[in-house]
Amino acid sequence: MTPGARIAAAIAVLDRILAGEPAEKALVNWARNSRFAGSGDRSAVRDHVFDALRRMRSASALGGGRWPEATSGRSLMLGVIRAQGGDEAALFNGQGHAPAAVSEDESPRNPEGLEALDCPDWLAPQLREALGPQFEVVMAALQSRAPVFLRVNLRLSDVDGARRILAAEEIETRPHPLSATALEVVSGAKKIARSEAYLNGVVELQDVASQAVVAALDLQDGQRVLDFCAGGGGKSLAMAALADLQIDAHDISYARMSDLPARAARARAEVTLKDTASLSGGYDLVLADAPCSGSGAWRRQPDARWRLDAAGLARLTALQAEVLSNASDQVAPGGRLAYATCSMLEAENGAQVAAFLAANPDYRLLRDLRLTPADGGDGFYMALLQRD
Ligand SMILES: C[S@@+](CC[C@H](N)C(=O)[O-])C[C@H]1O[C@@H](n2cnc3c(N)ncnc32)[C@H](O)[C@@H]1O
Repeated sequence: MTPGARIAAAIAVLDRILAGEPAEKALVNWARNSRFAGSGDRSAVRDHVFDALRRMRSASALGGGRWPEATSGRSLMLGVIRAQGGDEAALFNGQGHAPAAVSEDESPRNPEGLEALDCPDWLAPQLREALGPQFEVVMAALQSRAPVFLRVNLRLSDVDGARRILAAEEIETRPHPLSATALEVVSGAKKIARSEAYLNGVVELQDVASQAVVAALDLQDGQRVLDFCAGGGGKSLAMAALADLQIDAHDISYARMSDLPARAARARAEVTLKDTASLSGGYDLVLADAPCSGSGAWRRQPDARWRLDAAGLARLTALQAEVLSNASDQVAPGGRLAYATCSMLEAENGAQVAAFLAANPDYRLLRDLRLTPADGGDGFYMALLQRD
């Protein structure tokens, strides 16, 4: 596909997303119906679409539209090309499968204030409250692609050893100050999934903030640990690499854990899958990595920022309170409960923990951790609670 044809494809995908289709589904549907597209084309179209979703509001203005009511895939892509300083005349030239040439009524309008920061109006007060003086820096960081991070599996290598193995496969990395197990990928990210280091379990893909959260759990050899919202098991595996633990993984959706046994085998970790009925409590540590708005990870799931509304946030906070309460049923007397989200909103974080502590006087807060993309990785929150 020509560069212009890739832009036209991204415009078509964005139009479907604007019509309500989830981003991943719209991309998969496009790829299915575009057998002519090679892997380089699919990856380029995906990058265009995600670049546009990360700056939907500002890109719309720069493309001559106005989000949300007067916007289109075309105005979004035009705005992205303008924001990136691309050659719009070369890409929008109407030749072959490229989009039609730009008309006069598509002149750019300079975005201002919350529009320039790609912040939904209704969320601005909550984000300002949570981020304080970092509000603008963090919102600006969320407009760009997230760095790729690896977690070194300390059971199989040390950080220097892993770097050497990766470098031999032309994957250049550097350590990151947020976590002793993290490597930020400098180049060669597309080679990771087929690299020996990844296939042999020496490294896993995991954001640096998730790694910092697991390091802050103060894990001790011999502990019985329950990963209550295990999902794909990223945190279970990170915990298994840090201490000799007996780890049980649980999720309300058992099917979400289906990849975990193979991932654990690759990492030489032992993790036992549990369904809800087989949980019988008595854990030294229960981690509740709760479902959330994902506001700390909007760089990776950029359409979530635009889909979230007040009713959705209220549903999430009610679910989080339920998860926290159910997870606490599994904590042994004298044990610990860790609550985590990849959100930066206080309603999902500190307020949730404060309400739990008010209702459960046998718990006290040991420590909490608030990370934002200004720290390098995703935004993350973790509170570690001690039960009497
Ligand atoms: C943020 S994700 C977990 C990510 C995972 N810990 C990781 O590191 O890869 C939240 C998970 O919570 C699960 N979940 C949602 N409601 C739940 C509930 N009531 N009880 C337990 N798990 C729940 C979801 O299925 C989802 O997999």
